[in-house]
Amino acid sequence: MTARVGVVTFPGSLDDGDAARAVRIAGAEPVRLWHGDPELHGVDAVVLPGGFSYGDYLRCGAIARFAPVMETIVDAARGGLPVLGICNGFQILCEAHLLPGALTRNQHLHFRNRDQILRIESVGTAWTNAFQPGQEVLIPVKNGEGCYVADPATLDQLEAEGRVVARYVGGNPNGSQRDIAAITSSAGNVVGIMPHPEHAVEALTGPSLDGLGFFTSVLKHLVGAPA
Ligand SMILES: NC(=O)CC[C@H](N)C(=O)O
Repeated sequence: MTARVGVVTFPGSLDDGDAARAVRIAGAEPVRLWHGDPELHGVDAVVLPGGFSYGDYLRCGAIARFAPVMETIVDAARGGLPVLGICNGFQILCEAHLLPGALTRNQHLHFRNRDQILRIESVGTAWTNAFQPGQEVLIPVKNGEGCYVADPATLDQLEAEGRVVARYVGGNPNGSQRDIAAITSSAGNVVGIMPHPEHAVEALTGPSLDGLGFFTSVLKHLVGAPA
């Protein structure tokens, strides 16, 4: 059976179309989910896409976190549903407390848009099992508030538990502590990543095809997961 991967659209989402396209290229069926509808329509996994949900008012992701769909996603994620938050999606996951820490204004206070090398540090997650440990990938980064911060004890815990999923290599684009580009929940089903794997899935538009691994990983994970 083809896996069904939900992609949420909030008011101000920008990359929901690309995320749905990446899901399809990876071999799954994208299912569009709407922020105001708490129903997950039986999806096997969820992507929270990049963009400017609710205009980034208050703080990026601070309003989206209260959307009706998020109540269901938070419960389902605690029950093991694979959830990938990309950029604004990562911000929403932190605001929803599914992931620790926060994304703050880039240290240099500029919006940064460039292709970025990442090192995959943890392949034990639902979204990175298709990579090799230490593999370097090239995917775009584009954010104004991508500076990952957490208190030292939380950072140490993330490192000790192998929950730093990816780090920036060849320059840190936003000042993130310990060069952190992606982290995971303790169960490994929820991943937040600041750069955009969905923009690196086809030769015509991306700097590489490296982003595809995130979307094929979840399919591999779902095959292994009990129904
Ligand atoms: N590309 C994005 O998702 C951007 C996220 C957020 N609006 C920021 O600027 O940081």
